Amino acid sequence: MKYESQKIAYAYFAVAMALFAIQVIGGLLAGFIYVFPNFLSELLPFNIVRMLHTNSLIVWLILGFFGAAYFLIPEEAEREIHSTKLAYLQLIILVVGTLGVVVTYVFNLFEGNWLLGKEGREFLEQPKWVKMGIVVAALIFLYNVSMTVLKGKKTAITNILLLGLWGLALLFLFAFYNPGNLALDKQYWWYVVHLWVEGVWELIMASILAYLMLKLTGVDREVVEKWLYVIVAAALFSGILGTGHHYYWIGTPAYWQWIGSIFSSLEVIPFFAMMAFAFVMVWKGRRDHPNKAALLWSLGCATLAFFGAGVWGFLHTLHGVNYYTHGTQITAAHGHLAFYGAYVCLNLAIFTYAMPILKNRDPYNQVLNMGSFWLMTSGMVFMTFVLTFAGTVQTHMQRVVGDYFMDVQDQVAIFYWMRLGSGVVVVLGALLFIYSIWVPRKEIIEPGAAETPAE
Ligand code: HEM
Ligand code: HEM
Ligand SMILES: [Fe+2]
Repeated sequence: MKYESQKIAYAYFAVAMALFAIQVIGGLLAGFIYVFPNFLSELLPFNIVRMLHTNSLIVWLILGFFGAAYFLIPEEAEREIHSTKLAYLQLIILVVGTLGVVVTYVFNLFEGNWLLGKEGREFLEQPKWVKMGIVVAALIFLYNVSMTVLKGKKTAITNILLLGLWGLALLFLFAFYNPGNLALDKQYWWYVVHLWVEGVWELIMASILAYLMLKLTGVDREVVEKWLYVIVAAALFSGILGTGHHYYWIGTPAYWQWIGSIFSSLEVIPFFAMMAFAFVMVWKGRRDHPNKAALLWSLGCATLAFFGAGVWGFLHTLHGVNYYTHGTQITAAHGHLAFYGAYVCLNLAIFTYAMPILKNRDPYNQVLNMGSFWLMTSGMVFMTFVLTFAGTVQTHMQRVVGDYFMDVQDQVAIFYWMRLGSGVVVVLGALLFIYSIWVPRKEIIEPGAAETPAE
């Protein structure tokens, strides 16, 4: 660790990993309720479990981004973070908000209260006071990192990372705007979620991947930067109007069917470019970095994001196709692989890279860490296939033949069982990951220790 203030990342990563565990266990519970619908129905109903699962996902991913920024900005800007105290204050606000959310959801408190009660929009259910806390925390963060970068060296990586993080915070402001008209409500709702994952988060992803590639492969910064600009331009060009793929059936004008279909198809390009970038860097790079696990997660991230977001996104993005598949298990299949590939793997890559440095050890437990990649990834890929099959059957029976929703659900029950099975594998992989990061190897294997002379 070159700069003392990089240590801030440690606390962010720790909270993020705790929430990651809660998120996947929440998913498993939701998957269990799918096959035993009455399980916990009084104590912890499905809608609450689902909310905890998706909200904790978003929160831990963002905490990971914040941590990553605190970790890499000092190195890039070549100076300490402007204020360590503010960084910890920001984390405390976010943790209090998160606990507030959990307590409010689980005990269903303050129903209907403007300030304290939960709000009903998917992913944006947080009570208003929590949303305000998020904005305060975001302002503290932006102030802190922007000051650091302004006073220090400016690189393409930090510029793009900051652009992404500023965009993330500004777009969140739309969470406060909830017009009574349902079509308008939905229109603005997508500004937060879609323009995040298919817009500004891609900038965050590209810059963190670029940083990892720089460190792990030792290629020239100029080469990395050229790729970065192309990726960012492609992401914004396609992603902003690509939002149109959510405007097909919500009451917006019909021209969105064309705009959405065309621009969201182009969204495959930045994800393809990120995958090509990662592999070309590894191929060109000459450095043999000891942290092989971080490289595995980085390459896995770029590849799985291309399949989850790019291929599985394109699968149902043309309006003629989406007319049939909208809101089926096809959507869930895509949602899982896209989030996992792009943003879960990205976070796990930077944790894997940074944690040994933050803990001042060699990249320990690498084999376990790589094992967790294969375990989690195979679970997730299997889940994606299973949900895609379920969604195909569902689309045909429900949308083409016209059978009733619940009758169709009975027909696809076998897939929900298989989803549960793959969920168990994902959770085991996640726990193995956390173990490999936190628990040091029992024996320190010194280089050359294997060749201890046999007497
Ligand atoms: C890191 C891994 C995971 C990620 C990124 C993730 C992400 C998501 C997302 C984005 C949604 C909302 C999907 C949509 O609206 O289409 C969701 C819902 C859900 N997830 Fe996960 N999830 C993960 C792990 C799991 C696991 C291990 C299970 C266990 C079976 C699971 C089961 C579910 C269920 C049952 C739902 C609700 C689906 C519905 O409402 O029909 N997830 N998850
Ligand atoms: C990493 C990037 C991405 C993530 C994390 C992501 C995630 C998601 C999630 C969670 C949903 C379900 C939202 C809901 O209904 O509540 C969704 C819907 C959708 N996504 Fe993505 N997505 C990504 C990129 C893409 C791309 C690149 C495309 C197109 C090529 C795409 C096409 C779609 C479409 C068409 C829907 C609507 C499905 C429906 O009508 O039910 N996505 N996405
Ligand atoms: Fe989208």
